[in-house]
Amino acid sequence: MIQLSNVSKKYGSKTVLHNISFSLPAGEITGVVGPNGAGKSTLLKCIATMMPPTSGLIVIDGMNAASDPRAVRPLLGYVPQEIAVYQELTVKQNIEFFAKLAGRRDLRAVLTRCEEWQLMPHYRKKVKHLSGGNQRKLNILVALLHEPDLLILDEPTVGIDIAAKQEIVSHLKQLAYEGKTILYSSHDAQELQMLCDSYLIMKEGELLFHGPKEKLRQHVPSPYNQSFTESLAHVGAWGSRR
Ligand SMILES: Nc1ncnc2c1ncn2[C@@H]1O[C@H](COP(=O)(O)OP(=O)(O)OP(=O)(O)O)[C@@H](O)[C@H]1O
Repeated sequence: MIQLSNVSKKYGSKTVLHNISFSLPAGEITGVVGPNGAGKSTLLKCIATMMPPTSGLIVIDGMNAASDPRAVRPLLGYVPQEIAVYQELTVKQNIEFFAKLAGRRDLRAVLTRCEEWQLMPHYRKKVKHLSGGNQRKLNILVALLHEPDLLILDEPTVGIDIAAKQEIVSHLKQLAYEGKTILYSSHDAQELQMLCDSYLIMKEGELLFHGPKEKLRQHVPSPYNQSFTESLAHVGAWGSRR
């Protein structure tokens, strides 16, 4: 589904992604892990066609994301780190507005998702009056309005309580079960462990590791391979500001 070959990204003269190559199959959940400034958001933005890489190739479903972003965009939904819905509008108004942008008229399946995600009791409330968890859920729901195959999420559970995190994790699992490919960054070891089939571990713009949990454990010599968090720390992934 996603293939990167020697992708580099510079901001001015500063290189923040160094020759990143990997490929991800469809239908899996991949966690992007790394300390602050590792380049996770930059990588996700390049894949989401928010900006082109400086060099290298990003291919999504056989299409070049940099040279053909308009063809690639319908395939993907991008959930940025910031809440990207209108605070002064209600949940209903936001959904109707973004559905119009996505060219979606039939909202029945969206309303069903609102029910399942327990957003219906808040449907006529302004976003600014919702809890952080419900704002995050709406942020994800809006990115799904055009039914993309690939969902890219940049720290989708940051700053919310554990119950809301667990709820979002279970919704993401359900989306993967329904066949969506999910790529998401997080600093939360527990969440990463619960959710991911495989991991991309980054540090200072380099890809240090790509593979499933089992391979991560093998990668780490005893006595470090006692816990998932220790494995991540050993590979150099760990760093948190929250
Ligand atoms: N628009 C920009 N212009 C210049 N430098 C930038 C820009 N965006 C990010 N950077 C720099 O690029 C590097 C990678 O940043 P990025 O946000 O991709 O890392 P990250 O792993 O997502 O970090 P975090 O976990 O803190 O969100 C950092 O050194 C950052 O300061």
